[in-house]
Amino acid sequence: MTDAELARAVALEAGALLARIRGAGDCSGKTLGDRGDHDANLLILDRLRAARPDDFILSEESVDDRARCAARRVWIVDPLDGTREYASGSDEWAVHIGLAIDGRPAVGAVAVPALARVFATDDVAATPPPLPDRLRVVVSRSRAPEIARGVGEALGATMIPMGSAGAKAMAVVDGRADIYLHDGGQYEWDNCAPAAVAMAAGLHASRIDGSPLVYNCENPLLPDLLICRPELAERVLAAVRAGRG
Ligand SMILES: Nc1ncnc2c1ncn2[C@@H]1O[C@H](COP(=O)(O)O)[C@@H](OP(=O)(O)O)[C@H]1O
Ligand SMILES: [Mg+2]
Repeated sequence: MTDAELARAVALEAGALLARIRGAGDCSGKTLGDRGDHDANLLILDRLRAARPDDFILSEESVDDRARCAARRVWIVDPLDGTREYASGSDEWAVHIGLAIDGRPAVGAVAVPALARVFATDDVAATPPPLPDRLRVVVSRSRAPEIARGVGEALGATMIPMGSAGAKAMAVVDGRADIYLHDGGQYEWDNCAPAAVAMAAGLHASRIDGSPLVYNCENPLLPDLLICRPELAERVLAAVRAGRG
């Protein structure tokens, strides 16, 4: 099994588990979110450790083993991205299974159960639909950054609020949006797999100052990112610079 096939299989299985847990209806709210985070994490760790015993894993839901910093290959996983939305009954959540190699988002899969789809680095088409007349920017539903509003205004774009970094990034991958911009806080697990898939699909993915996304850092804080159609990247980055003064 290749790394991408493994990422897809694990994302699919964890997404199905999370859907079953919620469907069972025996808990709700924070208890449901905590249970989903916990159980999906156990499943993912089990599958990755069995298939790749020599690799390190950085997970939102596990204690961070800093020995990973010296490793070339680190799986970076978010068992349930969009926990808030999952717990409230919304479909805006995803499972992220990323693999950073030498700090780059090399391989990954993002399961979006609402679309009954897993997007993986080995099967995303790099043939985007034509750009619409009015651009669409997806932003966090609960923490839309000020800079995204400014960029949206500068480009005359429509803003689309949505939960989950993976769900938003995959909206750009499959042409339902053109730009995903975030600022103000995220961690490597929130964007490693989404960035890997977006880049495999030929999209631009970077920090909002245009610098590369670097993973497996000692501090996993990675607070901002831009994923967009490549032909828009320069305009968006210029609008960010202008917005930041
Ligand atoms: N300002 C911030 N600080 C820390 N984490 C943030 C953040 N803004 C977004 N995130 C995280 O990024 C993910 C996507 O957020 P959003 O849905 O708002 O776009 C969520 O992950 P989790 O659901 O895994 O916690 C959320 O916690
Ligand atoms: Mg997350």
